[in-house]
Amino acid sequence: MCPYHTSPDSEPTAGASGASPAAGSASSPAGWHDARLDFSSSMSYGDYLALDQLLHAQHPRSPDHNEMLFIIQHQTSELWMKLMLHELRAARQNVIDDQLRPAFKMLTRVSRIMEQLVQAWAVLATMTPPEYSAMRPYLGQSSGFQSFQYREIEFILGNKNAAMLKPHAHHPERLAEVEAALHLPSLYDEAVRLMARRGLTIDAGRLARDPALPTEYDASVEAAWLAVYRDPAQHWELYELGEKLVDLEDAFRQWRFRHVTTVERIIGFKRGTGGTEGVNYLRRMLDVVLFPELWKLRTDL
Ligand code: HEM
Ligand SMILES: N[C@@H](CC(=O)c1ccccc1NC=O)C(=O)O
Repeated sequence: MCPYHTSPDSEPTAGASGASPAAGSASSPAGWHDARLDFSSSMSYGDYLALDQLLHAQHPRSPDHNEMLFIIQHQTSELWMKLMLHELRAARQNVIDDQLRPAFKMLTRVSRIMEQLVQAWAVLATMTPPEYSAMRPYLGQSSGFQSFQYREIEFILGNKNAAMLKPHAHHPERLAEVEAALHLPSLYDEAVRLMARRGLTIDAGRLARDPALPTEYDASVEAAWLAVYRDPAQHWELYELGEKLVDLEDAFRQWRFRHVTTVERIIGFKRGTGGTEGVNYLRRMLDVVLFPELWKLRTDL
């Protein structure tokens, strides 16, 4: 039987084998005596987590000791991005369904993940320029620029750019997935539609815009958010939604900043393996504003 697709285990998990000593000994620590030890016929920790695949997916190409850090830093980031996308897609659906409470829970989780990824840069920053130079030639033309999960996160948050599909042209299934994300309304588009459904005035043009284009400032959206922020008690859920989105963009900006700073300390202003100018390209990305009206209203309130 496939260990990844078993039904819930109905066997008892503890206390099934009668009397046991209260305290541990040298060979069996306290609380350990009923531990299950034979996994020859049931799903183990490693089976459930597919650790055989996960822990055999690190394949350094250089003889350099530090490449393992580089690989694991990226793989763990991609795993967290997978969860972010899972949460962001569900949050968007909840906004569509007017279910804001579960959406808030999901958006909080996404912000916490992003904060964790911000902290994670400190691990990679232990890699010095000579250490990275030793392994960089082995990266070829691969680059984070080609991270399809990252691009989908940018797209679901509204930073749409059709040119960013090109790095995926060589992989038709992936291209189709990223392209679908480009054309779907963003989480923020759905938040704006929700405001309209709740009686706030949004210009028809904003509601009918092409979702494949990047979010642009819209005066009617700012006016709607201003109405919310001027009377939070009246619009408590939308007020909370606005702040959840600001939390998320705040964390995302910190991630971008830590990326560009870590890159500068490791490769300076060298051109990127992905073909961009490198740090100068990443600095330009610091100017991206995901939810423009939510920031502008702070000046105008
Ligand atoms: C030594 C460490 C790193 C260096 C030197 C580096 C360098 C760069 C450079 C130069 C670019 C611009 C594209 C290019 O021309 O290559 C880039 C883009 C990117 N990198 Fe990194 N990076 C590093 C680590 C990471 C890590 C740990 C992640 C996490 C997943 C990451 C994710 C990305 C993403 C998503 C982009 C695309 C950004 C965008 O288009 O806005 N990078 N990186
Ligand atoms: N763009 C980096 C290479 C790089 O960072 C990278 C290469 C392969 C897989 C992930 C990477 N990380 C993020 O850009 C460079 O120019 O050195």
